Amino acid sequence: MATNGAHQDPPFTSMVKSKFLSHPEDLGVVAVGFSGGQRKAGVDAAPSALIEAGLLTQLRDELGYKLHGHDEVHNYAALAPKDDPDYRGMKNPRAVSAVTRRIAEQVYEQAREGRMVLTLGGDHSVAIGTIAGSAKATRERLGGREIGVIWVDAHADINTPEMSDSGNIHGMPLAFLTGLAREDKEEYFGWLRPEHRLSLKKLVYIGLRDVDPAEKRLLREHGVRAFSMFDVDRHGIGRVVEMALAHIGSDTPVHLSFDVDALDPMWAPSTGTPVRGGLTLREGDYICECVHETGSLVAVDLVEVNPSLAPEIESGARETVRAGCSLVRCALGESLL
Ligand SMILES: NC(=[NH2+])NCCC[C@H](N)C(=O)O
Ligand SMILES: [Mn+2]
Ligand SMILES: [Mn+2]
Repeated sequence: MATNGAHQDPPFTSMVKSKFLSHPEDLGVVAVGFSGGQRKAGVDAAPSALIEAGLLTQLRDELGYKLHGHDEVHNYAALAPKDDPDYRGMKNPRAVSAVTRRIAEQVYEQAREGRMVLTLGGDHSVAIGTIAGSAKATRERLGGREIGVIWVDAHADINTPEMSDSGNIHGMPLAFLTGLAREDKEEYFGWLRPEHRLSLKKLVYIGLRDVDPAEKRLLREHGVRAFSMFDVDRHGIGRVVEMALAHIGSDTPVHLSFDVDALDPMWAPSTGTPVRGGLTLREGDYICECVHETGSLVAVDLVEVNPSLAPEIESGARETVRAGCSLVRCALGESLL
């Protein structure tokens, strides 16, 4: 019992031993107020909404994390170029490239300390930065070791610029990260180097149900492991997560990139590209719990919460934000007794 009025840090409650972090109770937070990877305003307000809903307080006071870098929601306005014409069909290419480059540095700075890193997006283009940063830090800290990525999403987000119908870069992050899309010019993702990259063999999807025809071809061609909603229905979420984790292997540091649109719009209506027939909130939480339970987790992204969408649904934004908070708490160890 505390004998004076001094603040006592709550105990770090995760009972899972982290395999790859030297300071698993330290949490680097990168709050990204950025929406340039797609065309609907509002997704940049997600970090503030999640924080106002109490997410970081819960992580600190209930789960016992020591937070770092959480004082600021970054808006990256200073990085936006005055002139940003389409390039290879991409919308806002210079802005997204400059911002994700900065995010990569921010994630890297946290990750190289051996901390868990939580990124609150923002649209899914931010994952170009988060995965680049954690891939680089992991290679440096752990003798060249590669990360695995679990990408939970309704979409595959692996369009090359030339394949994309929309030109929205939030549909392309995995093409750039895996090297399927290449570009030499620094200002158009040419800053991505081998140390930032992800191997297609170390990528696994859960929740897919709206994959563009050219993306399907590409996934098939490269034998990318993917569990669609069809697989969730056929095998159940328990077996799907087991197979996804088996594909990554127990000796690989894991980066979890969770697009809230993987959830059914019933639980997460406030998102830019909702698709019916998605995961229940409980299935989403379960994925996060299982990933935490591996002890392999090194970084988590939560993206595509857009509090200004679906206002026609009673408390839609509040429910989406709540769902997002729940997913993050589960990934960071809440639900295990
Ligand atoms: N992160 C997302 N919500 N991505 C949606 C991508 C939709 C579509 N495949 C596109 O390329 O535009
Ligand atoms: Mn999506
Ligand atoms: Mn996505």
